[in-house]
Amino acid sequence: MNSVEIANELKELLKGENVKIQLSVPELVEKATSRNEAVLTVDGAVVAKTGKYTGRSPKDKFIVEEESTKDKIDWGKVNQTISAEVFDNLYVKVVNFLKEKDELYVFKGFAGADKESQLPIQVVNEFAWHNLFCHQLFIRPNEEELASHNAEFTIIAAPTFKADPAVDGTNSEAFIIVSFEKKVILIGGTEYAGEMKKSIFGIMNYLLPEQEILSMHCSANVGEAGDVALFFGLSGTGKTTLSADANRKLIGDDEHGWSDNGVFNIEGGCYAKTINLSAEKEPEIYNAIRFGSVLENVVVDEETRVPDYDDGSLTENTRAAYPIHFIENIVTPSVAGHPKTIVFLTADAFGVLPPISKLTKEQAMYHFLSGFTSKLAGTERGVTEPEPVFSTCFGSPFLPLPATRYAEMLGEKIDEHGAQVFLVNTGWTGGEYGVGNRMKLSYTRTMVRAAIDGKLNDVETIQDPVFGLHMPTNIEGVPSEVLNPRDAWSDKAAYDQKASFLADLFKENFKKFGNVSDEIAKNGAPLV
Ligand SMILES: Nc1ncnc2c1ncn2[C@@H]1O[C@H](COP(=O)(O)OP(=O)(O)OP(=O)(O)O)[C@@H](O)[C@H]1O
Ligand SMILES: O=C([O-])CC(=O)C(=O)O
Ligand SMILES: [Mn+2]
Repeated sequence: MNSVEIANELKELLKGENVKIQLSVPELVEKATSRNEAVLTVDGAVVAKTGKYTGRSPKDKFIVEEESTKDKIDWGKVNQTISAEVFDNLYVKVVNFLKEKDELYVFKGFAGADKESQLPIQVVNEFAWHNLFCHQLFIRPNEEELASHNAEFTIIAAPTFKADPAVDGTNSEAFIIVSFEKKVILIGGTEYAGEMKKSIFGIMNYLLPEQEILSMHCSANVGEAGDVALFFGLSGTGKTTLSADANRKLIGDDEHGWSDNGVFNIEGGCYAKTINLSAEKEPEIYNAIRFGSVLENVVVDEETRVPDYDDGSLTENTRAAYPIHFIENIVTPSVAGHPKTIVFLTADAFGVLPPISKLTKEQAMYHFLSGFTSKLAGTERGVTEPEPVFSTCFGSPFLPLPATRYAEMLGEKIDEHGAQVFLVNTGWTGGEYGVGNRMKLSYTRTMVRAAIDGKLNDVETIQDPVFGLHMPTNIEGVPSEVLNPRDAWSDKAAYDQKASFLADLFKENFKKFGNVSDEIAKNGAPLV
C-alpha cells in the first residue's frame, strides 16, 4: 500500500459513527469508569490496570524499512527493522478490528511547545483511559488550533488486538511499529500507556535533528532569574522528581528540544513514578494526583479507594500521568532560554560514583555517550532488580539516529552557551544495592540546588582517583562523608574493588565509539 491508500483507510475509519473526537476530561473519565476500564480513587483520579504489560516492551518495537529513511537510521537492537509488507498487513487488520468497536476516541494535539517546530499529531484509541492519558500528556490545542488542526502523525492504539507472531511477523502479541513515510505509529497488544508517549518522543528524536534542533531525554526547570537547568537521565533516575521544585518553574519532566531559541518541552504533561510516593518527600507530584489524572497499576483499596503507593504488587513501575498545569509552579507555554546548568543523573547500584561531581568538557561528552545507570525494576519488561546499563545519551531506547549525532549537537551547544555539567548519583551509597542505601532524596535535592545556584562554581574539589571526577568537599546541608563515596563505605577494599570493576565496564563499553575524538576518549575516561 502506498501512503495515500494508508491515509484513505484512516479517513474511512475516522468517519465511523463510533468515533468520538476530542472528548473533554470529564467525558473521558465517565467513559473510562462506566466501561469498566478504570475506577476512581478517593482523590478523583482514574486508575487502570494494564495486565501483562506494565512497562515498555523494547523487543516489540520496530521501524519500517523505507527508502527515504533507511540510510539514516541506526539499525540494531533498539531500532529493529520490519518490512512495509508486515506493516501494511497489520495496519489493515488493526483498522478493521477498530471499525467493529462500539466506540473509538480521538485526541488531536501537538508535540513540541515551540511553534516553530511543533508537530500536529492525533491519537486513535480503543480505550477511553488511553485517550485521557494522551489528552493530559500531549500538548492540548485551543479552540482555534483545533479548528485548523491537521495531523501530520497518527498513533493508532489497539491494546486488545493481539498479533500472532507466526502470521503477522511480529516478535510477540505486542507491537509498536513506526512508519516514517506513512506517518503512522501502530500499537497493539499492550495496554501500557507509556508506549504512546515514548513513540512520539521517538519520532521527534528523528524529526528535530533534521531541523538542527537537539532532542533530549531530560527534564527542565527555570529559576526566577531565567536560569535554566536540564536533568538528563534514564528511567527512574530522578528527572521528574528533581525537576518538580517549589522554588523553580517547571518546563517539563521528560522530553525536550534545544533550538537556537532555547529549550522547549515536547509534551504537555508529566509521567511520574509513584512507587513509595509520599506527600512529605514529593509534595508537588503527590498534589498533582487528582481529578483528571491517570494512575497506572497503583493498588487502591476496593472500598475506600485510597491508593497505596507502597504497594508494588502489580509492578514497581506504578505511574501517574497529569497535565503540566497540575504542578503549581510552571512556565506557560513550556519554553525557556538556554541552559546554564546541566545535570546528568545516574542511579548507580554499585554505590561507587560520587553523589555529585563537576565534569570537564571531555568528561561531559564521555558520560553523555556512555549514559551509565542501573536500570531499576519495572519500567522495561523483564528487569526485576538493578542492572548496570550503558544507554547512550541517557535515552538510547528512543533514538533512531546514531548517538554521535546527538552528542555532537550537545557538545556544540554546551560550548556556545557555556553550560556547566554535573554528574549526580541518585543511586546507592555506603555499599552496593542490598548492602548500602539509596541516596537520601533530601541530600540530592540540596546538592542539586547548590549546583544550580552557582554555589559549586568556585568550591574546593578533590579528584577521585578512579573515575577522575571532581568532587566538592563541602556542601552546606550535606554531611561531608556522603560527598566522597569511599568515605561512606565501611569496607574500603570492597569499595576499591567495585569502583575499578565499574571503571572497567565504562572502558569496555566505550570501545564501541571507536571513532570519537581522542580527547574525549582519553580525557573523559576513568583514570585507571
Ligand atoms: N536521591 C534520589 N534522587 C532522586 N530520586 C530518588 C532518590 N531516592 C529515591 N528516589 C526515587 O526515585 C524515583 C525517580 O523517579 P522519576 O519519576 O523522577 O524518574 P524519571 O527519571 O523521571 O524516569 P522516567 O523517564 O521513567 O519517567 C522516584 O520514585 C523517587 O522518589
Ligand atoms: O517510557 C516510560 O515508560 C517511562 C519513561 O519515561 C522512561 O522509561 O524513560
Ligand atoms: Mn522517560
